[in-house]
Amino acid sequence: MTIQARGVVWRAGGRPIIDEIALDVVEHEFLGIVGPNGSGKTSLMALMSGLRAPHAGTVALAGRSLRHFTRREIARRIAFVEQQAETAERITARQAVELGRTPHLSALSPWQAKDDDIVDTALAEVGMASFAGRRWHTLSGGERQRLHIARALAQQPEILFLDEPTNHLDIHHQLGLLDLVRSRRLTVVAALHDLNHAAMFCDRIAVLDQGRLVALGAPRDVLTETMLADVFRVDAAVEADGNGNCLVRYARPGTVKEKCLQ
Ligand SMILES: Nc1ncnc2c1ncn2[C@@H]1O[C@H](COP(=O)(O)OP(=O)(O)OP(=O)(O)O)[C@@H](O)[C@H]1O
Repeated sequence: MTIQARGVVWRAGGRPIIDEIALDVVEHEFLGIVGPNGSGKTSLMALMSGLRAPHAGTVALAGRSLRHFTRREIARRIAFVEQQAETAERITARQAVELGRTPHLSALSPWQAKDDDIVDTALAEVGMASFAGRRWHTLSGGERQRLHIARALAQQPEILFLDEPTNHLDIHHQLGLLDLVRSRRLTVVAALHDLNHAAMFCDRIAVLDQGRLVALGAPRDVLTETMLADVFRVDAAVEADGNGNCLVRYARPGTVKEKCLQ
């Protein structure tokens, strides 16, 4: 399922936060959204997932404007794992994941054995099966984050939006999680801060700067030393990694200039 943003604008505090963005997300691609703090990554994902309505422009799902979808229709197709996702404290880990089934349930389609299977699979996929009975408030930040991902997987969306999904996770679980979502037949849009993870897992990367889309393309084409200097204000060397991809090596602030002065 494709998403198309056309001339999308969203304003707050008297200024455009998202400024005339046009972006097509291709079916089954893993699109990374990168950019400095405050560049508009979360805002853009909220607009593209229908959580927020644009002040100008349109977002369309498979060619049909999101304005014409009900909340439930959107929730059957799109899951969004927010940056600081909250869940009621009194529930168990399993109950948190069961919430992902909500858009698929109705009076005519009550909870069935297959819903249990879907929840079991999602818990196992994020390595949290043995935590199923644990109370939410007893879980660590990383365990909660993995359950938020499991809830989104249990929702069985066609498109998965992830806002800094590797927050709180150790490096094993960061790589495992990105690999897991990449391996599913899903369209994934993820805001990522780690540019090497973006290079490793994304088919394409969109770079935001002050609410504008300033670059879009394959990681090796987008992650250039010039872009890193101009947008992220860091000195870095970008090397080919031998698999047709690239690796960013950051310089300690000040070291490049000092070298030049020597
Ligand atoms: N409701 C609002 N009112 C005023 N300003 C807002 C509002 N929502 C977001 N902003 C501002 O819009 C800008 C973009 O915010 P957003 O959360 O989309 O950025 P981000 O790229 O996801 O940032 P980060 O990397 O820090 O998570 C920020 O400067 C933020 O302060």
